Amino acid sequence: MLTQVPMPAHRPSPNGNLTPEVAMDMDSRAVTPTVVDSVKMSDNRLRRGDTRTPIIVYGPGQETIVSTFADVLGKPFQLADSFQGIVAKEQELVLGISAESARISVAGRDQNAMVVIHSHNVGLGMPPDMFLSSQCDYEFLYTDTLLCRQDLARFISFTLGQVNHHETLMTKPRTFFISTTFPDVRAALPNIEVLTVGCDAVELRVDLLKEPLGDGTFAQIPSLSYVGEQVMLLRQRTELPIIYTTRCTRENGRFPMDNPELFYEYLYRAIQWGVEYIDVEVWLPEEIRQKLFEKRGNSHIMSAFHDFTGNFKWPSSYAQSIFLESCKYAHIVKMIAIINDHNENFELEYFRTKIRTEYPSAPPFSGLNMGETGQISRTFNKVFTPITHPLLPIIAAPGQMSAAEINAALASLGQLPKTSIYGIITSSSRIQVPHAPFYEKCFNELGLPHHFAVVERQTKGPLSIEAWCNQRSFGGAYLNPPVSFTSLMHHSNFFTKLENGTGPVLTEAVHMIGMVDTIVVQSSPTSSPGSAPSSTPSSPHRRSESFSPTPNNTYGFSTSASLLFDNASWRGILRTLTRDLAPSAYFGRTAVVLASHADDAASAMYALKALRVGKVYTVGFKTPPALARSFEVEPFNSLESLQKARTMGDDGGPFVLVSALGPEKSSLVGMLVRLFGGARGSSSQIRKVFLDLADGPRKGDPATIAEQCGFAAYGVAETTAFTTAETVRLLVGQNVPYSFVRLTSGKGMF
Ligand SMILES: O=C1C[C@@](O)(C(=O)O)C[C@@H](O)[C@@H]1O
Repeated sequence: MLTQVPMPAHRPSPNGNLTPEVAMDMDSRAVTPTVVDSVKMSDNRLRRGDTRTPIIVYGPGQETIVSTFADVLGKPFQLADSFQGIVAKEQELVLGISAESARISVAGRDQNAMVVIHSHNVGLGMPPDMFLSSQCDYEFLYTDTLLCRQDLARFISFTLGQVNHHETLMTKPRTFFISTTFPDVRAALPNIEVLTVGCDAVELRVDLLKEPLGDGTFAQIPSLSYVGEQVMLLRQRTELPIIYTTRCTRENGRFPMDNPELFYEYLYRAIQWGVEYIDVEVWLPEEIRQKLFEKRGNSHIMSAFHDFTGNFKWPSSYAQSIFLESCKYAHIVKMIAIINDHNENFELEYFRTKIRTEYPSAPPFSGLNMGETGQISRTFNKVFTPITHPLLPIIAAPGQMSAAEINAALASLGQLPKTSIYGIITSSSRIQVPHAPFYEKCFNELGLPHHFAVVERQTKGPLSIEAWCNQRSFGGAYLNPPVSFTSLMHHSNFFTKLENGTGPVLTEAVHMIGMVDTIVVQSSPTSSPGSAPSSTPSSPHRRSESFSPTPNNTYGFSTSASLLFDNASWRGILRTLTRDLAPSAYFGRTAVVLASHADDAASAMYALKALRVGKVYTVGFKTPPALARSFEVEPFNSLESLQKARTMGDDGGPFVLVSALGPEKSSLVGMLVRLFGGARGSSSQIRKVFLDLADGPRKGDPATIAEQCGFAAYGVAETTAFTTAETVRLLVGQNVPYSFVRLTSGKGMF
């Protein structure tokens, strides 16, 4: 047996609940609610990341890719002849160097001053220049399609360390990934939205890819050219992190084991392609595992061990030694075995608990048993459970289940009680997108037992918001339109009495924005991803009841249970603003926000704060005090101040303009867009951003004006879809792709 080894530091999974209580700073509240940090709980934590100068190596005739990189990073660009003489002061620029020039000087570059990305248009032929592939830090493969910009935004945000999926995912009570088994990912792409509902990542089984050789046969192992293209195609079509796996022949894969260096070559290239998770088998020689760990960039390493002998025993010292060996170079430890007896599932659970207690700082553990006998363990496991889907050609391993099957099993084990989830609307919001079919489709696809209904709220009485929440079967709600925290609490006996008088828990977002759009039933604080099964993904223990069209308060919501008030809208705005841009594009920049009321503007303001915008000019409203204190805000109160803002701050005035004015004000918005626009073709190369949150028919579309003035324009459809995806994640703990939301709400994909 091996001795204990030093492990990379891993934080315990907070389940979104670790942040200490912060005193509430709002007046006239009878309760002092707990506030949790919603930026930490959000999709991707934003960081400043790598501050070295990005150098883009481009192929013949491909200069435009340098400007696309610059656009995505919100920086100007220049072309250079060589790596010599590039210094830190050029950090604010993106530099392009032709592949021809790069070849001469790349080896001697100053690695502390620059990060070099080899870009290659696959349309020019594969493979790219192999020498450059090996010498550059990262490699971006692209096609001439529109999808390239989103793919690029994601690639660059990740490789420069501005987002961190892993930390966020590890706070989720459960995570799933789909093991794609297609010989060519192109076969998966038409269904990718449906295939990935409920998934937190997509596994590319590189060893199962079949590269046609043109003579009717297939390569024994797919070439790096083929694999690179497959990674590119998959990433262009899914926003989910990719898990890149070269499963060996002994562990149910097709990668030959006679040359471990081959694994290094394929896995290191995946790091260069900016793949989020790299599956590294623990049998590989230690120097290879160590080298990959050291050269991992921002990728995370998932150590993998499979035992197909049928002799593996979870209580053995061998099992523990494998775990400890895996921990050395991993962010997640995965151990999977074939078992012979049902009781071995309980041995695995004991193992899970034991290692969690004995090695509390070890990486999260994903442990499963294969075959039908082991299926129950797939419902117990909480960290990156591999799943299949009926649309896949084959299952990746014996006993694999779909997300719907796992949820159905959890429901029948009493681990996922049926709840009633509501869309609480007003009569005027009823005319907007009907959400009931969408939620029903989601629940159906995910095999969730919940009931969903859209209900109309009244200010008081039996149909008020609190009446819908005060039911034993209550499983959460979204509020459309959002409601202010103050009015929710006003005279509400129910909300104030929650949690034995402390009231609902607020996310920091609600604390700052003041508006609630999602009410989440909090899971029991004892459940954590690394531990044995203990509670439901998002519901405390409650008796399930049948749904009734009016609230049934005979058995009210337990006052000892807790409700979390959250705001999903700001996340929808943030995700819209970073769809085609790296977060750093906004750091320190100036913004303008237009609204006729603070309540309409607050989510956008909070999103801009999360993006670390330097200053916000406001038009038409007074910033809520909590937000105004946290970053620089200046109201426009005269035409002069508008004129001043046009020329101050970023090159050519504010970088981002968000309008939360109604559609009836579209002419005014158009006018302001014109006033602040004009970047393309002007002295600045930086493309600005315009987001219009107005919904409904209008005269003249400010987005068209914005595009004419050189802005990248986004509308409410994008924000609503992103917000809906966030809402589903908050309410049922499951990830639904943006593209699935767009597809099922009858809109085109992008
Ligand atoms: O490691 C795993 C787990 C797995 O083997 C399973 O048992 O579901 C499926 C594989 O694709 C994946 O790489």
